[in-house]
Amino acid sequence: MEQLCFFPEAGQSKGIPKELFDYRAGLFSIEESDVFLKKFIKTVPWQQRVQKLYDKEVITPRLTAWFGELGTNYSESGKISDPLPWTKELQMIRERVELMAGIQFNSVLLNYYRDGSDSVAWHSDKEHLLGKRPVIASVSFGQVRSFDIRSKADHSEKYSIRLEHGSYLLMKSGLQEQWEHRIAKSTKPMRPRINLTFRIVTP
Ligand SMILES: O=C(O)CCC(=O)C(=O)O
Ligand SMILES: [Fe+2]
Repeated sequence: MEQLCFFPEAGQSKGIPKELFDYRAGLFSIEESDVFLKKFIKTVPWQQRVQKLYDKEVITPRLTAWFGELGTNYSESGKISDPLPWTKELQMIRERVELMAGIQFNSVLLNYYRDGSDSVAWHSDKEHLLGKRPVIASVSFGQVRSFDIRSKADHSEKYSIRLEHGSYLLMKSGLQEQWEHRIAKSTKPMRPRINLTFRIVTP
């Protein structure tokens, strides 16, 4: 397996194409992030979805929940689910994210990685409901995990960003078009992590 090379201070691979994203540590303070992490773990109606992989049905190795405006339905492998209504905390996070991004989002997918065996496999978020060149804003709370990206054209072109507690990552449209991303499993002990991806879904 090839090695990912890090700049230890910044937590980002050397040479990573900066035009694909905007990363900001500490969009939320440690205190705020601790509160959100605990609250979401306890109160979100988490679901473990079944995904179709080729002709097999597999259980998603993480928990998810979908919130948003009515009509912003979430589709995963062709299955559509209705959104849950925005909560006070999600509205507050959304406002800060929108100020940072200068864009308004109408829905958010929450992912809950319970430990190192939870993950998301290589993919790009390019469903037709998201439009052709989707911009997605991602917020992370809890365990720092590596967000890996690889070029669709050349899988050996691969970089990594460490997504810290309270951080913000704007994935620009090129990131979905020409790159895939994942959160790999880890054999090291990992505490819980919650990630929110704010999206614009065309109802
Ligand atoms: O957990 C993450 O940082 C990424 C989640 C993701 O890629 C997604 O929800 O599409
Ligand atoms: Fe994604």
